[in-house]
Amino acid sequence: MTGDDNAAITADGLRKRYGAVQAVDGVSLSVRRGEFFGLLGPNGAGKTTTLEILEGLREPDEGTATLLGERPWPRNPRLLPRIGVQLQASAFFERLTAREQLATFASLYGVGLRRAEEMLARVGLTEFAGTQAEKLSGGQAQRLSIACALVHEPELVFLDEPTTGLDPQARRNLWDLLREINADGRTVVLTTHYLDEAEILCDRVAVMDHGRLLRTGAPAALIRELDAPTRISVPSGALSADEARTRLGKAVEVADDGVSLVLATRSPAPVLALLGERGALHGLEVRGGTLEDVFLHLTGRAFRE
Ligand SMILES: Nc1ncnc2c1ncn2[C@@H]1O[C@H](COP(=O)(O)OP(=O)(O)OP(=O)(O)O)[C@@H](O)[C@H]1O
Repeated sequence: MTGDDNAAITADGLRKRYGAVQAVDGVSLSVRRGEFFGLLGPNGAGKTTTLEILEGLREPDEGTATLLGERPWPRNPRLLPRIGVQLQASAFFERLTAREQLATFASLYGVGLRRAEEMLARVGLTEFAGTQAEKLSGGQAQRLSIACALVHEPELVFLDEPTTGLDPQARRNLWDLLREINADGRTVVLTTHYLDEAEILCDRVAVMDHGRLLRTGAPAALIRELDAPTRISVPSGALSADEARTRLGKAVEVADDGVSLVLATRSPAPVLALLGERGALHGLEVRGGTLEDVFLHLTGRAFRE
C-alpha cells in the first residue's frame, strides 16, 4: 500500500506533454473515499489526460498518482476490479444489444448475468434491452456506458463528460443516477464542462485551465470566497432604471433589458428597502454568485462551453 489510506485518489505533480502542448502541467490533488469530485474546465484544459493518468491508461511524464492505495501505472491488475471507467458511447461492441453489451462486460469481470440484468434495470434500460447499442438515444447510450462501468460494483468510478450532448431532461435523469451511485458509497470522479452540473452534483471541484488546477474546493466555498455581487431582479416597469440609479448611487449596478430590471450590488439592503417602498417586490428574484463567476474571476475570461 502507498499513500493515504483514506484517500481514494492522490496525485502529486502530474505532468504530460504532447509535442508542443503541455496538456497537464503540475496537477496535485486528493479525493476522499466516498466523495463526489468534479474536474472542471473548458475544452482542451487537460481534464481527459489527467483522468487517463489517474485511471492508469497513460503514463505521466512526471509525478505520481495513487488510487485506493495502489499505483495505477504500470497498468495494475489489482486495481481493475476496484475501479470503473465509463467508456465513450462509441466504444461499444458492434451490433450487440444493450443486454449483450452489459453481459459481455459482466463476463469480462467474472460477474454473474443476474447482476448485468439488475444494472440494466438500475439505469432504466430494461425496456431497451433488445435494442442495438448504436440505435439507442444519446441519453440511453450514456446510461448504458455507465452501467458497463458499474457492473462489477467498483469502489471508484470515473466518468468523462457523461452528460455532454444530452437534452436537459436526459441530463437531469442522469444526475439522479449519478447521485444514487455516490449514495451507495462509491467515490465518483467526473469531468464536465457544465458548471451548473458541477455545482449541483459535486462535493468538491477542481477548476482546471491550461493544464493546471486553478482552485479546488466545495462549490459553495469557492463561490462564497469570491464575494460576487448579489443580483436582484424585478420585472421591468416596477421601478425605472434612472430612478434606481439616482436613489441607489454607485454601489449598485443597474441594467434594464425591457423584461427585467437587474440591480447588482454587494449591499442588498438599500435595494430591497427601495423595492419594498415602491411595492415592487412582486416577481423578485435574488441570485448570488455561481461557479461561472468563479471561473471568470480565476481566468479573467468567460467560460467557453
Ligand atoms: N493524444 C494526444 N496527442 C496530442 N495532443 C493531445 C492528445 N490528447 C490531448 N491532446 C491535447 O492536449 C490538450 C489537453 O487535452 P485533453 O483532452 O486532456 O483536455 P480536456 O480538458 O479533456 O478537453 P475536452 O473537454 O475537449 O475533452 C489539448 O490541447 C489537446 O489538443
